[in-house]
Amino acid sequence: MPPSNLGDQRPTSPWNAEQAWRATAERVRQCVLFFDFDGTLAPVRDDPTAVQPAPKVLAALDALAGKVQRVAIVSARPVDFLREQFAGLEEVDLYGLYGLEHCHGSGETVTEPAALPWVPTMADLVELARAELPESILVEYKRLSVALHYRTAPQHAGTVEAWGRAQADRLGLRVQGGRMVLELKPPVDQDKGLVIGEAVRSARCAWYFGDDVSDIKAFAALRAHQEKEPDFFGVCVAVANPETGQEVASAADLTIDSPEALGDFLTDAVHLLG
Ligand SMILES: O=P(O)(O)OC[C@H]1O[C@H](O[C@H]2O[C@H](CO)[C@@H](O)[C@H](O)[C@H]2O)[C@H](O)[C@@H](O)[C@@H]1O
Repeated sequence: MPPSNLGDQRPTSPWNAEQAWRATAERVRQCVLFFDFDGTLAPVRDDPTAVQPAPKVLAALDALAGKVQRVAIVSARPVDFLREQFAGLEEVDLYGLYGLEHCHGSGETVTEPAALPWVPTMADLVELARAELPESILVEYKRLSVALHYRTAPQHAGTVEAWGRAQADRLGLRVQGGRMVLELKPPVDQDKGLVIGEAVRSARCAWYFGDDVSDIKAFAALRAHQEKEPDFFGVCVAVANPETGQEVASAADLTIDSPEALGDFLTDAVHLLG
């Protein structure tokens, strides 16, 4: 199915996908392409350690990185995890843990200094979560954050929500909701919107592809930049899903059916960009 414009909430691009790629081609060396990872480039699985990019995604990103100014992954995963997923794509920049970590190309990982004092808190929190939450809740330790997954035990969503919010209040952490997951993060001002706001400064166009509620801030950052800089345009693309899909699609210019369809979409874009 071709991408359709479902935007009914935010100002939307007047273009269909092909028109947007053609406008991008005219300023291709000044364009940045941003991608969320889970649910966008990689299909969702019950086991977060078992995911991998959809077919055609890696080849398309590699080809696009040679054409545009920059390709970047903006994810809630740690940079080390992303490095494994994108090994071999040396031109791709990685922002992990909502921007608390980043690396450019194959350079070293830089961590936001304000987050580092929270490492011991997160290590303790993981132990507590494993001891106190039902066994069917998957507790993911990410050094600077902890994700509590209830995808395989949706009956415990309320328990996870209440436990997570109580721990956030007790420890002064922030809560981030997502697809069948509740995440506890340090109280540091960093999110996908702030990453994008900073990263688009030298660009004249940018695309952001995402599927989850945390990606809506990235869409908003593109729109805010477009308002400030009339010569800049942004394209917000949602990847459909049964959980957050409607909310994300309603904030986007275009919607793609799935990570697999995104692989095809990006492969076509390689040709449209010449
Ligand atoms: O910013 P993202 O790259 O989209 O990361 C968001 C969360 O993704 C992962 O969880 C999600 O994908 C899992 C694997 O498919 C799935 O099992 C889970 O239900 C989803 O919420 C990751 O494990 C989390 O740490 C990220 O916060």
